Amino acid sequence: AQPPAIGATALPPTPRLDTAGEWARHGLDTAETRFSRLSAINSNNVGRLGLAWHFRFDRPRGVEATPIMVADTLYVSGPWGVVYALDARNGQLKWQHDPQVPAGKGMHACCDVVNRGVAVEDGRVFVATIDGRLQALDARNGRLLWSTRTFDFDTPYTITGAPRVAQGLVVIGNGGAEYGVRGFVSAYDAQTGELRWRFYTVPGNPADGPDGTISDRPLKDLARSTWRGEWWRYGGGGTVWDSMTWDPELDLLYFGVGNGSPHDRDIRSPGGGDNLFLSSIVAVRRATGEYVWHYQTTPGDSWDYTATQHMILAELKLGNRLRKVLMQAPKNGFFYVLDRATGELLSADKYVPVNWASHVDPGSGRPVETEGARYPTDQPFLVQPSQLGGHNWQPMAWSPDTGLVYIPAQENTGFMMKEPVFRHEPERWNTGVLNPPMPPDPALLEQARASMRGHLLAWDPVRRTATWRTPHSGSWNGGVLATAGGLVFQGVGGEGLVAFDARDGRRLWQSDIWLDILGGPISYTLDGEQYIAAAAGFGSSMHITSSALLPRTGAPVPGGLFVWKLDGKAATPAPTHRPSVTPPADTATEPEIGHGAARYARYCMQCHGAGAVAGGGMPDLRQSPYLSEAALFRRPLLDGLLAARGMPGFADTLKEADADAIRHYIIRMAHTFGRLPAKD
Ligand SMILES: O=C(O)c1cc(C(=O)O)c2c(n1)C(=O)C(=O)c1cc(C(=O)O)[nH]c1-2
Ligand SMILES: [Ca+2]
Repeated sequence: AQPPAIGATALPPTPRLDTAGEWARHGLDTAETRFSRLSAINSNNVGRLGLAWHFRFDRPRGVEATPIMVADTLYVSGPWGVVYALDARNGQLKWQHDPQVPAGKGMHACCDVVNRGVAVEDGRVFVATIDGRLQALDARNGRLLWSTRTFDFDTPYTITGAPRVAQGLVVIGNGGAEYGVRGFVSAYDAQTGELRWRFYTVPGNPADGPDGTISDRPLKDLARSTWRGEWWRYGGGGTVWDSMTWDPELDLLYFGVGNGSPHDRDIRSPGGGDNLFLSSIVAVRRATGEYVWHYQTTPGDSWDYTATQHMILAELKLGNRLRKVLMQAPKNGFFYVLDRATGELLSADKYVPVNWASHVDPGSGRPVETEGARYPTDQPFLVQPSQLGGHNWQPMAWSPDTGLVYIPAQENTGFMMKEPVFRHEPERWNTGVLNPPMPPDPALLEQARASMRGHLLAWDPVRRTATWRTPHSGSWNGGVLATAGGLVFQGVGGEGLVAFDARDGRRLWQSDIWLDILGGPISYTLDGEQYIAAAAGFGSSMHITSSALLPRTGAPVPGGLFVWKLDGKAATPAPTHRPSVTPPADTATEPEIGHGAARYARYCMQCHGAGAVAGGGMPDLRQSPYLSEAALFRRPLLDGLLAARGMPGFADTLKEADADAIRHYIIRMAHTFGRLPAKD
């Protein structure tokens, strides 16, 4: 049974906006600009910036949070949605809250058990856990005020995104489109945790009738005719797993909708169709969730092209008119400027190399696809951007001072090929697409590494072109902070935190903390002193799926929160090194390796890394003690020996022969990648 839609709620006090010195909301302000007006740290003195203090989380795994700073306290979430409240002057722990997520739930997380941050309003801290609970904590002591389940624990939904508070409502989506779920976004009463409205992003089985939610009408009137076949069997996808913004004046809430499930539209919706509201930006009335407009960036998505990326609201002078716009650089490689009152497309331009579409037609607002882009044959299509996107979840920033949007851009190419036989396995990786595993030849690996590039892009949304690009050594880098001090801060893979000149992209300063920084850095002032803060740690999708391609990964060390100030003198942590590898002898036949590779991709890769190279948050199986003997290896994989630690047993679907083949594949990978020189 679906929850009923409930009408508007009474309105508590007006929202708190960008209060001087604080970083009170996920994107700083409701427009999510991530532009700090603080300028005590600026392009003249940034060279004096030094580490003030750092705080370590309890456990390793991916860290993606943007911290929140209110009054004198920093609120930051680590892996598994553990919340830490720290004294913003010195990092002393005030309290911590562990939602106690059963470790086995990690199996449903496509991209690690990350959490992108908390929301804080009116003395409450809101956090969403990977197993689907939305919780309110007392900001003074971390006491649990209420906790609401947003989906059934056993379903392959997860939550990685930060909730947003908008005038008495807490809004949250979820992830899981790689596992076969049906996306939705919900709004809860901030005081009581009661559900106010729920909006499904894709239609359900028409035979079931209306869901009783606020999205019934738009799904019936707009969306259903854009789907074919029996899509509901596969979930459909359309998860709202990250970005939301709110315009308090129009009182519209915007959310970004994710990719289709499975990825290949031919399976999901045979015969085609746009498949609304996949890969769309949707505007609804905040109070009721009532549909207002949508713009679909990738009709009938077949490439994991989410439109869940960061959205920024701004006023731009276009022609002779001042327009209220919404800007997004989604995975598909086009930078969009929309009129945020109406959803009208104002411009769409390639911000990275794109080959799936030649351009977006300004008349129809639709992309013009290139031949073969939907990988119709049994040959792989080399798609640009890859499934990781021209830009992923790492937040961008908009500086009204320079008129530029600073984007953590990625240039990359992905293989896409139909799975020869698609068999839907509920709760498992269900994309219908083979992304051939990394070439096992180290020379080809070097080539792949070289073809994946990342850069900091300063995009002019009025002139519709790049003003500058500063290349990085790897493709997977962190979110961006822009400041009135003429600075842009970004975590750069393998290098720590780096400051750039906002006008020309010149590198001005760097602090290596031997951890990657992926979430958005923030800035705040306390007792007259300006600070820069960023959460850091190894993990996240790229560290798992392409760890062998990264400039650096470490041993599984916990991440933490790092804070800098002018003349900060704290010592930086010591480096960690890629583990050395001494695998058993490689005696398997090629068919065994092939079988093991296929099973590994479906059951193991999402945690232990592509090519069995772990990304730093999780045990590296190439040096697992269980690898030494076949019988030993079956214990955790089939019998669930390590279930309490989060390693589920798969005896229900895997046979002994599967386990043995997986073991052989890992041994092969250990010999292939084991001696790969680490760049450390
Ligand atoms: O379709 C989904 O439901 C979904 C969820 C998530 C997530 O919740 O982290 C990611 C993705 N997709 C995805 O496509 C993606 O590239 C991605 C990267 C990351 C990350 O945290 O590094 N999460 C996700
Ligand atoms: Ca996805």
